[in-house]
Amino acid sequence: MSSVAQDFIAGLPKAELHLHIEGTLEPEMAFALAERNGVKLPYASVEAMRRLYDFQNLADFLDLYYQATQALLTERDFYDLARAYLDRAREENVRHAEIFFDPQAHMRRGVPFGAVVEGLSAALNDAVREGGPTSRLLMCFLRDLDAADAVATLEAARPWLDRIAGVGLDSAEAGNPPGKFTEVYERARSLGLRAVAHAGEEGPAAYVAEALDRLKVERIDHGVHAIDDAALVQRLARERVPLTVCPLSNIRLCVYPDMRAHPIQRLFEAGVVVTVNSDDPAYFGGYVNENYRAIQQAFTLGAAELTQLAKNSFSASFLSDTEKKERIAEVDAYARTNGT
Ligand SMILES: Nc1ncnc2[nH]cnc12
Ligand SMILES: [Zn+2]
Repeated sequence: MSSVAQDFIAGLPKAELHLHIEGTLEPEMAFALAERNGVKLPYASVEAMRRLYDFQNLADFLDLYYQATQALLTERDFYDLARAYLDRAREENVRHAEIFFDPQAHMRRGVPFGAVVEGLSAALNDAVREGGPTSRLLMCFLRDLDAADAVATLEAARPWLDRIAGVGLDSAEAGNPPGKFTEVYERARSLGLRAVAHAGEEGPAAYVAEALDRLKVERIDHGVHAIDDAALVQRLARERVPLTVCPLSNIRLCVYPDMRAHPIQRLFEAGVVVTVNSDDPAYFGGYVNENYRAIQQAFTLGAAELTQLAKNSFSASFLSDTEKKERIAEVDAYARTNGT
């Protein structure tokens, strides 16, 4: 890739809207936290752990991802994890981040909800004081667990709802349709929470429509399989439903064989509000700028397209309309000065 495009991406102000904080746990930190907590991880070394990052599908990845969370036990662990991500995000000119966490993955190991959310939110607040990015927390329900478990998790979250902007749905998609969670989403929305859901990552286009119709989500996470249904693509474009696409994740989890086969460009050209994100960057070979670079290279994107993607990331965010306008103006100013 040209170094001009690389530099343009590096400096571009952007928001990241699809990022699992547990997916930012680098092996070095996993080992350091495990040692601090007296936990033994089932890997011989940092290198041995990294050598396992050769996934055939989502299930393969999730096994390792949940296993590595064993290192995370205390409020301080969650603070350190989020600080490390936010420092990295600031370096990549991420001005705003909407961050997923998986409370059930921690509560089932005996970690209290409060330890997770207090640690994460303290890190988010400190980052703002130190120059950004701004951020929001989105709590995910694990879709391979029962709907009743999701309801209990929402109840456990009640004392901390002032720290949580919304709910999401993640984990193993196949065989776990969005409709299974209709009631808990209704409850979450009635509590004033925003709603998003993973859909159409490994699951079919029909799950994307179901997430919109049954869960009333405002954004779709991934959504790439919408490309298999032309009428659905038209609907996403017409209703301006943003997709939080994660290109490197989709290649590393074998959703598409290579970046040229990825539908992001076709969705973008069809007028869908596409955004670029990193999902689980510690596992998928790159943080958000690496995702922009990978698609720039595959589709020879120019400054105009990259600028539009960055503007989409703010318009699709849960910032206020005034904040969105300000951040989008920042992107435009950057493009005017640096665009070729
Ligand atoms: N890409 C992904 N899909 C579903 N659940 C996840 N949890 C963490 N990353 C995920
Ligand atoms: Zn995800």
